[in-house]
Amino acid sequence: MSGDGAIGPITTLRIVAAVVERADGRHLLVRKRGTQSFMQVGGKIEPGEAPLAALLREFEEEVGVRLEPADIEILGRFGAPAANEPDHIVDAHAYRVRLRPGTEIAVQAELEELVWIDPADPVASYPLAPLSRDLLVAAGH
Ligand SMILES: Nc1nc2c([nH]c(=O)n2[C@H]2C[C@H](O)[C@@H](COP(=O)(O)OP(=O)(O)OP(=O)(O)O)O2)c(=O)[nH]1
Repeated sequence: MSGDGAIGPITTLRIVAAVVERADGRHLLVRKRGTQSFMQVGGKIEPGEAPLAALLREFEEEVGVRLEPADIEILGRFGAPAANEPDHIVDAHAYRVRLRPGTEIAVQAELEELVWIDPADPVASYPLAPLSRDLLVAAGH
């Protein structure tokens, strides 16, 4: 069902998404290998996995940082069209992550690019995943 305006079956992806804030107030967006949109660090929650455990796992897999509970705050659940997969929506558990000063980000293989955006600046220059637009607003920017 595509190209005729009909809506096919929609699949929901359960994901975690991190609104990552550096000590100077800049926010981290990443672009995964082979994809176009910038988005939050995160990814799919595995079957039987708790959302917080998924956040810790994805964070370490993507940027090489082990988070402490004190660095993390729950933002809530957000729904949005999935950025990279047509006919999918995301059901995202979103968290604010405040990086301690001096935290080194080590970009891992699945990421192609990362940017530190100034949340006061319009982010129109980057193609943003729909969820990221909502999260930037929800995070107060
Ligand atoms: N990580 C992340 N994924 C997002 C965001 N917004 C959004 O639509 N998505 C979508 C993109 C993908 O369709 C899906 C995440 O899947 P993924 O493939 O990146 O997750 P993963 O790291 O678990 O990868 P894999 O095991 O499937 O290879 O959620 C976001 O802000 N962050």
